[in-house]
Amino acid sequence: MGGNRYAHPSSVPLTKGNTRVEECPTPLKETGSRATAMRRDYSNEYSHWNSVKSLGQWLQEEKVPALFGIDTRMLTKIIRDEGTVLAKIEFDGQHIEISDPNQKNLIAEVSTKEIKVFGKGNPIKVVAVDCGVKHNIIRLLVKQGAEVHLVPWDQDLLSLDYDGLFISNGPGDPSLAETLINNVRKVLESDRPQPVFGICMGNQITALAAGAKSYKLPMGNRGQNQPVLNVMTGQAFITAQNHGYGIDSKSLPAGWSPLFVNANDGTNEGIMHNTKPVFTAQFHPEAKGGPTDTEVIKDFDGVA
Ligand SMILES: NC(=O)CC[C@H](N)C(=O)O
Repeated sequence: MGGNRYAHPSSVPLTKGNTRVEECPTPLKETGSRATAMRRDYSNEYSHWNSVKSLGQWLQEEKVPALFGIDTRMLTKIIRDEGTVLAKIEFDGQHIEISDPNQKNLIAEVSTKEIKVFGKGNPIKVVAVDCGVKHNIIRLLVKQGAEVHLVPWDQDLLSLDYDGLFISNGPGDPSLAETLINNVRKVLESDRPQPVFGICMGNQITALAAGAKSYKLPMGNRGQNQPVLNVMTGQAFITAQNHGYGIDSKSLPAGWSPLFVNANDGTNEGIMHNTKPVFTAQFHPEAKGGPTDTEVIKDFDGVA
């Protein structure tokens, strides 16, 4: 799965018609999750100039079962009406148990085991908690002048020196990462002056640490055209998203406010502390649809 936690293959195989294998919602090998690829049609002939192998070859190498000839529109309708559903593919005579990845603390499975430093020598020291971080976030932080210390998910944070604390995106149910929630709560209660910023899982962990509640969304928000409003300024953004859990804005305790809201379904898209430099985004500002739409990471490095 190369360097990207979300299983982006290092050499991206492309099939006919420009379809490429894109990020998977959970790291496949590292979590042992049984990811599956499903397509309406599949072409054995691939011809893109950049292709190195077929999609089928890559899936076989990665031990990902795949089906094609499926009416994916019918599946979409089921998911749209029922919400997220578990599914399994069985071959004749080979029974497998269905397993729910949301029962496991997946963050513990994908997080770095030791501290890693990126952008050594850069002037701003950012401690980034690795819940399954997308490498583009590290790249952007480094580009903004940060020396990024990527730490394991259960690292004690109070004992670390930093100019800013970042909590990354990551797979699974945020409420299962209790050690991290408690460590972030200690930071919030310590009145340390350094800014705290979180993306996606980082929003959820920060909100849970503040005392808010998370819940499973009936339909996750995924894709690259989710409209979001900044509650403070009224500014609208088109954002990239990939999450199945949400924070209940109404459960935010005194001293906290929603910062962003989804203009489609009204769900929470980020929070802020009313007086301290703590703010988060549920969407992915590092994966913006346009060049400068959501450069929230700059704001974080600006205050750090
Ligand atoms: N991209 C993320 O960080 C996702 C957060 C969380 N796993 C969710 O599904 O809501």
